Amino acid sequence: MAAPLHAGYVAPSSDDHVVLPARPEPLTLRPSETAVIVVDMQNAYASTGGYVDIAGFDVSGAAPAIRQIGKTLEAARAAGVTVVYFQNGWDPDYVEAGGPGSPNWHKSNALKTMRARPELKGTLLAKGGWDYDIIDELKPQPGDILIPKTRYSGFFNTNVDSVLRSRGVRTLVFVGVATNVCVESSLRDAFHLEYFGVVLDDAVHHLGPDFIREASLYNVEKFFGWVSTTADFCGAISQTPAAKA
Ligand SMILES: C/C(=C/NC(N)=O)C(=O)O
Repeated sequence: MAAPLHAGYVAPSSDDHVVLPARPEPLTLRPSETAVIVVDMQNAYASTGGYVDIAGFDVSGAAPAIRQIGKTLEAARAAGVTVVYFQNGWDPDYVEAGGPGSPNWHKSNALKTMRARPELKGTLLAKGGWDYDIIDELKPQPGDILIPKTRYSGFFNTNVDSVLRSRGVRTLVFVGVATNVCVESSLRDAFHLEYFGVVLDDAVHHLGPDFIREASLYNVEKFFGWVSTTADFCGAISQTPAAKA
């Protein structure tokens, strides 16, 4: 069915597509129907001294991911691709985190760490604090969309689905932290909402042993979406008319 034409609305052209090399097979991308989803690139997840570092996870893999995300965003913006940032956390009183009646209260390593170390209370993932902030290297630019979230999936209790649908976005390119937690949770929910999800495997960082990175990417490739690389995404998207202009 053809897209309805309204005054001022320009239907996406059918010839602006590029082919993204990906596993298990190449994927067609249209810049006007694609968004890069930057997952939780906050000090909490990507900086020494942030929540996951304090909680005992290895954050050394975040630095190479940050460099690849920077390249991804530069290419995406040049091609007119929508950029969406997810930002994870809660109000400073942690009402949004949930109390003992919420599984989040029991499973969140940020909440558990603060219970074990009361001197940290009010610092981890609290809105308004350094830990919650997006890292300096990847600050959102004018035109980017910032979506706060309170649980692992960016599609739960947020307006991201409406924001994407209103723009006609069908394909989501995921970068950020953590491959096996918020990236995978969001991509799975997006799959069930009929989005085509791609993970750039060198622009994500996992939390936990290396096998969990493998497992998470295997899940995406086999069951929920596609896996590609920063170089392949940048190479493909730079072939679009907007990027060449
Ligand atoms: C463990 C964890 C992961 N977050 C994420 N951004 O993947 C958390 O938020 O506690």
